[in-house]
Amino acid sequence: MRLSGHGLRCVRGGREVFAGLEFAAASGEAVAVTGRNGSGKTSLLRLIAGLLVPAAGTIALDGGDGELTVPEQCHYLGHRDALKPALSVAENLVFWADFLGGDRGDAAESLSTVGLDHATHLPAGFLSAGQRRRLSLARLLTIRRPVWLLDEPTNALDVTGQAMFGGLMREHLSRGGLIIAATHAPLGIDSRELRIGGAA
Ligand SMILES: Nc1ncnc2c1ncn2[C@@H]1O[C@H](COP(=O)(O)OP(=O)(O)OP(=O)(O)O)[C@@H](O)[C@H]1O
Repeated sequence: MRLSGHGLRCVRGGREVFAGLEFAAASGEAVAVTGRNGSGKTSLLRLIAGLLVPAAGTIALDGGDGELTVPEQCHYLGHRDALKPALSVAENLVFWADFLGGDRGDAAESLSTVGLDHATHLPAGFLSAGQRRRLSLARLLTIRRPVWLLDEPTNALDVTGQAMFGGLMREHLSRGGLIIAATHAPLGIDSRELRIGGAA
């Protein structure tokens, strides 16, 4: 499987953010998207996830599921955790599993893996920032999709959480998945750098 972008141009609010952007990532690879604030890291992830339309260029996933679109084969984890505060931790995960559909793993096991098994019945609104991030990560495990698009994934995670997440990313890559992560901090796994824009 190979995800690639060719000649990508991104325009937001009438202003060109980047143009002529090329990238590629194969199964088992992680790409760290770096660049100064506002260079377009989040925008690139949103283009791949189908949440923005490129002003020019193409995105392709070769060797994926031909019956699914590229976005349908991606998990997009934004830097804000998409959680419903009144729903419990477990209910939030079931909501996302139902919404995303597809190949579903064990939600309870995912919550245990991310260290939230003690909090499954707690409203998500009561979670700390790091716990909210852990709940978002559980989504990656509960619904299996080969491409993980991650925006500042380690934000708010403590040292133990970062190590746990590093292990999850390595496991995903060893199963043939691929990761594109926008980050200012080291990702904690071997990765290739894709720098957008000039020097910071
Ligand atoms: N909805 C929008 N309308 C207009 N401009 C936008 C919109 N969203 C983002 N932008 C602009 O697009 C540019 C790229 O934003 P983006 O969030 O992709 O950058 P980034 O590299 O992820 O930044 P950061 O490192 O600060 O997270 C910025 O100049 C931003 O102001």
